[in-house]
Amino acid sequence: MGDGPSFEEVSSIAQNILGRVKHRPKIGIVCGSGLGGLADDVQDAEILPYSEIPTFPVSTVPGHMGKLVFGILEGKTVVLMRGRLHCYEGYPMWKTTIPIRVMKALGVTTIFLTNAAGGINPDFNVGDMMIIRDHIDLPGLTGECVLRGANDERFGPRFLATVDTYDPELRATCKKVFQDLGLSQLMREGTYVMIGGPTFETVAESRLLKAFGGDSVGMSTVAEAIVARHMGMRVFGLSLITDMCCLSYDTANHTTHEEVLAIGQKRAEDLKAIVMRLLKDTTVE
Ligand SMILES: O=P(O)(O)O[C@H]1O[C@H](CO)[C@@H](O)[C@H]1O
Ligand code: HPA
Repeated sequence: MGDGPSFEEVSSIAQNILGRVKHRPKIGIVCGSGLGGLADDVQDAEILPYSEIPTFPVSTVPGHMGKLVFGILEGKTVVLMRGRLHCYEGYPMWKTTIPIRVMKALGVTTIFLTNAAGGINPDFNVGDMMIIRDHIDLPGLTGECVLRGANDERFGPRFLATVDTYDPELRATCKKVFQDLGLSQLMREGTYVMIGGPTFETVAESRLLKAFGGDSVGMSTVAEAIVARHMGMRVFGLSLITDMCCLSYDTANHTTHEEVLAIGQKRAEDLKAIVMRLLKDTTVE
């Protein structure tokens, strides 16, 4: 096989994990930059550092601890990725999504993807949370789609329809969660654009992404969502807006990763409340 992990490699990682943990999760959660605190509330936790799982890629970015956390959250058996992988760390795109393929092999059917993102939509504010309705796979549009390479039908089809990537029912449930928790003023919905990073956008690039119809921008999530859908999983995505992209040279400021992590910390409790309630209100087969 060319690009992409082999089915056998993914199965072998999953077998290794299944031999070491007792939990059998149906829901997977990927914690975005600075959003790993979700894992603190997991009960009866079993923790596997990525570095202790044979052939599993490791996280190298501050704010991404690099641990799989298995346990119970809101009565649901879950596995959390406390730390994701990004292609700017030097990984080929397919390698950043090995954990998603492994989750499926572990029995996960529904995945919640969270991320820290820049706001492109001028109506957004720092601290808002955007339910992802759609995405723009910028790397994919330029030939670097995560599904590039030989396709193994045991994972999924060669050609994948992506119009319904983000599950409408989960989005509707999440909107109700925002209302029920009195957080409607923070709720946004829109299109997430994936860039390769690690550079933040120039003013001209931000303008381009806005003209494309993007509402938020980040360096993750889209490849994970595509791979999850490739394997028939249900996908939900949520962006925490940690900074606003500069659309004017007059107001240009410098986004930093520290700022991104600080907003993640500040909004951690609200984000946690939303994800926990969404978990509670989500039924899984
Ligand atoms: O998408 P997550 O992992 O939340 O992280 C976001 O935050 C980092 C930049 O500060 C980038 O990695 C960007 O993608
Ligand atoms: N751009 C890209 N990725 C990001 C940003 C941003 O402004 N904020 C957090 N992740």
